[in-house]
Amino acid sequence: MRDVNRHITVSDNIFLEEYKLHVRFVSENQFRKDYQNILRSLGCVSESQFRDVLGKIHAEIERRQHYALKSAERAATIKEIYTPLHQHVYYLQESFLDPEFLQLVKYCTSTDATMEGLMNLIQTEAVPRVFRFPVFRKEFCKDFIEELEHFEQSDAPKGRPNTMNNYGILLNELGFDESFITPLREVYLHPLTALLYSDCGGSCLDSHKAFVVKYAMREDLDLSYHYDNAEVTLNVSLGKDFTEGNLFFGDMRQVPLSETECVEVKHHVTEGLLHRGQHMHGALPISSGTRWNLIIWMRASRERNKLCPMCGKRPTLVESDGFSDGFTMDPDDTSSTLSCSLT
Ligand SMILES: O=C(O)CCC(=O)C(=O)O
Ligand SMILES: [Fe+2]
Repeated sequence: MRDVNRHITVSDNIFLEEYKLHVRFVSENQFRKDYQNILRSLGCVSESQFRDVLGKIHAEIERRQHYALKSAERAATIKEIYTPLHQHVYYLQESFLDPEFLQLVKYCTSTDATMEGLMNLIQTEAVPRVFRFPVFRKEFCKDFIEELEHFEQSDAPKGRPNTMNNYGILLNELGFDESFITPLREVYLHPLTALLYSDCGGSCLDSHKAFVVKYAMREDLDLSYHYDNAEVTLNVSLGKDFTEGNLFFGDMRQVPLSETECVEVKHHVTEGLLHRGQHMHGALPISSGTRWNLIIWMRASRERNKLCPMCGKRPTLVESDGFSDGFTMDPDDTSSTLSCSLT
């Protein structure tokens, strides 16, 4: 894996679960000025409730500061103590993929492929630029979930995908990156995203963060409205059995919520929804069963080097291992940021 770099965004986009609010923290003064009134209107009225919020923010900032080291430690421990149930699911094979998806990829890699041509083959949704297509075969979804459940029940350490999910698994820590997610992104997804999202990094994706999210009756039920730390996101419904729990989409991040009308999009097992990371969305509550989804936040360093999608500013980078947050310090990248040709 090549070295990439991390933009310090430790104080941006912190999610306050009780108030369903994303906040930015620079100092207590700034925070009071920016959020005290909003928090009050959401029920955070006493000074002790406010102190509790500050405590949670500080804990989250600390977690982020130590994240890379802790994650590497967890990955090493998992490798040492965890024995997979289904070894084969860690290595992507074409037989895992739905034939309809393979047809789409085949079309996209043909010399005369165009966005219009692809749009004729792919299902479009009521929401602009959200696409739905089958990704995996049923048998693979079943084996994959069994593997995830086996891991969940093991003593191995578990890192959570992000502040919004209390359940779920980071796939890089479990060993899925090199042999599964990277080839899935490079060989199969990139041809589609290059045609569909060339204006927002889809033709130069070069890293990802992949994880599974889990919703169950006594665990998390839904996911608040948010944008992803990604240029393009693939969200595949893996199963098991559940009712409700559709996705909903609003507008792009820049559009105020008051001007946004959210639209529900169906999500069936084995199917993937492809969307822009900055397209705001959330997941409605399930009403029964267990829902597992594979989420791949795909990143294009050429896009994010110019403007960090989380804080909306030009990033300041520090060195880091692995894919990290998907930025690069390579001067070639900055000099070619203006042109990102189709590959
Ligand atoms: O639960 C879902 O399907 C949505 C997950 C999601 O949007 C995310 O993790 O970024
Ligand atoms: Fe998301």
